[in-house]
Amino acid sequence: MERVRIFDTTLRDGEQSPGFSMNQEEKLQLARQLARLQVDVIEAGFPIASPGDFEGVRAVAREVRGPVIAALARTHPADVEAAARALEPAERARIHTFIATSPIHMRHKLRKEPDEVVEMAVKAVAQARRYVDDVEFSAEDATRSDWDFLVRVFSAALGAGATTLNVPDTVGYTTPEEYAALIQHLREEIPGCDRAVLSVHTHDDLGLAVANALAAVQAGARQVEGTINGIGERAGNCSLEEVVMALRTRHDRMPYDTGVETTQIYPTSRLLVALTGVEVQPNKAIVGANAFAHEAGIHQDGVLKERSTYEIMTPQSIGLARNRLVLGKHSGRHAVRARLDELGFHLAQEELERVYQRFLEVADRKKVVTDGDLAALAGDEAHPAQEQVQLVHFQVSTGTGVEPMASVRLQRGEEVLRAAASGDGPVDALYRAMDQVLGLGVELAHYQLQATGEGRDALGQVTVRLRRRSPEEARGQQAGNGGTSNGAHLGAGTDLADSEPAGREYVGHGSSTDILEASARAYLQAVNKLLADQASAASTVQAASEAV
Ligand SMILES: CC(=O)SCCNC(=O)CCNC(=O)[C@H](O)C(C)(C)COP(=O)(O)OP(=O)(O)OC[C@H]1O[C@@H](n2cnc3c(N)ncnc32)[C@H](O)[C@@H]1OP(=O)(O)O
Ligand SMILES: CC(C)C(=O)C(=O)O
Repeated sequence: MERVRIFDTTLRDGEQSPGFSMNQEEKLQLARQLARLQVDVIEAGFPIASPGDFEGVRAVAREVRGPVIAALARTHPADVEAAARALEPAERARIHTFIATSPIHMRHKLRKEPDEVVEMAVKAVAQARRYVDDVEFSAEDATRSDWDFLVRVFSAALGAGATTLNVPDTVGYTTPEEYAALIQHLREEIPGCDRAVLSVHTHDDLGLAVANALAAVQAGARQVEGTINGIGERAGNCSLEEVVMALRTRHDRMPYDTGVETTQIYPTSRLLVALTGVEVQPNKAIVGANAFAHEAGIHQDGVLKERSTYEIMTPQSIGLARNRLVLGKHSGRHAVRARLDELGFHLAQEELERVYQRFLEVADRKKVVTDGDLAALAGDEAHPAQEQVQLVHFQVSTGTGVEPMASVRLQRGEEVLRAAASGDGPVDALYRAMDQVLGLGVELAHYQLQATGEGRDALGQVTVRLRRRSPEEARGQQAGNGGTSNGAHLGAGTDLADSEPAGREYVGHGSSTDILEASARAYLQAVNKLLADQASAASTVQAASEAV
C-alpha cells in the first residue's frame, strides 16, 4: 500500500493567521498532541520571525519525539541559519525553505528576475543541506507560476540537495483537475523527480483545499501539508483530518495509507480549540459538533436501526465516544423513546405519547431539548394523576412597583371556571387565583423551583407539596382569599373537606420553559391527586353504606 506523509503546519501556517497565535507553552502542548496523532512532520514555526517563534521551535525540537520537526526559512541566509539553530535539539530535523515563483510575486513582491529566484533557491537549499539531510523546498504560489519555470526551479533545488519538493497552491486558486495535471507534469518533466517526495500544500479560498490535495495524491504527490481544523491564512489551509479520513473511508477509490492514529483526531481538534479559544464551525466535516449528530426523525430512526444508514465513519474512529441524537422539533418517537430508555424511563406507549406531545411543545420553544428537560417531562409522567381539573389558560402581570395579578381558567368536565387574584408575587397571585376556582381548602406546604440546565432557555421544574386544611381553616381561607371569581368553584358541592383527614400532603411536579406555567402544572398535579383520593374515599363510603 502506498504511504502518504502528513505534514502538519498548524503551528506555523495555522498559527500565523489572525486569532490563532500561541505562546511557547501552548505550542509545546499542541506539538505533543500532534506526536500522539502520529503525523509525520510537525512544522513548528518560522524562527527568524521573532525571538518567541525561535524559542517555540527550539522547545518543540527539544521536547517532542516521533515526528520530524521542521522550521520555515525564506531563502535569506539569516533565515536558514536561524532555522538550523532552532532545530539543533531535534532528533530528526527538516529545514523548509521557500521562494515565490509566480510572475505576480516575482515582479511585484520580490522584485527579482526569474534567474535571480532560481539562484536564491539553489543557494538556500545548499546552505540548508550543510546543516541537515532533510531539506524541503517550496515554490510559493506554484499554481499561478509558469509550468516550465517550475520544472526549472524544482530541478535546480533537487540538484542542490532538496529531499522534498513542495507545490503550494498559496492562494487557493487551483482546481482538482488542474492541480493533478500539474503534479503529473512535474513528475514527468523534472529529471530524477523520484529522488524527492512530491508534496502539496493547499489553501481553501475557493473551498477546494481538500479536493485539490486528494486529486494531487492520486496524481502522485506523497506528502500532504495542512492544519488541524483547517485553520490558516484567510479561508484556511487544507484540513488534515478531512484528508486523513477521506483516504481511510474511501480506501476503495484512493488506496493510500497515512500513519495517523485517527482516534487522536478529535482530542487534537479540541485541544486546539481550547488553546486558541476559536471554536470549530458546527457543520465542519469530521470534527464539527454536528459531524456525528442527528436531529431529523427519519435519520434518527435509521441510525437507531442501523448506524451505517446515515454515518459513513464511526465516531469512535476519530476518537469521539459516540454519536449524538440531538432532540429537537424534528425528532420522532423512536429517538425520544431511545433517549428516555437511556435515562431510565421505560414508558408504556400511551405514556410515551403524552411525553412526546409535551416534548414537541417544548421543542417548539427551545432549539434543543436536553436530557434534563426530557427527564423533567418524563418525571411529570412518572407521577401521573387522573386529570380531573385541567389548565385552560392563565395570565400573570407583574413588574417593579406593580402589584402582581393573575387570572386563570380551569376546566373540570364541561365546566369552565374563571378567577382572578392579586398576590405577594406572581406565583402567589397565580395560586390564589387557582384557590379561588378550586375552593378545596389546601395550603402550600412546600414550593421548589429548579432549572434543568444552564442556558436561559432551560426548563423550569417546579415541585409543590399541598397540605389539606382542617374544615375551619378552609372556611377561613375562602373568606380571606381576596379576589374575584365567576361565583362558583370546583370544590363546591363536594364533601372533600369532610371526607379526608386534615394535614395530608399531596406532591405535584410540573415543568415548562415558562416557570409560571411549570408552577401552575405542579399545583394542578397535586390538586388532581387530592381529587382522585377524594373520589376513591367517596366511593368507599358509598360502598360501605350500600353494604349496610
Ligand atoms: C505563504 C506564506 O505563508 S509565507 C510565510 C508567511 N509568514 C510570515 O510572514 C511570518 C511572519 N513574518 C515576519 O515576522 C516578517 O515578515 C519577517 C521577519 C519574515 C520579515 O520581516 P521584514 O524583514 O521586516 O520584511 P517584510 O515582512 O516587511 O517584507 C518581506 C521581505 O522578505 C522578502 N521575501 C519574501 N519572501 C521571501 C523569500 N521566500 N525569500 C527571500 N525573500 C523573501 C520580501 O520581498 C521582502 O523583501 P524587501 O524587504 O526586500 O522588500
Ligand atoms: C511557505 C509556503 C509553503 C506556504 O505557506 C504557502 O505557499 O502557502
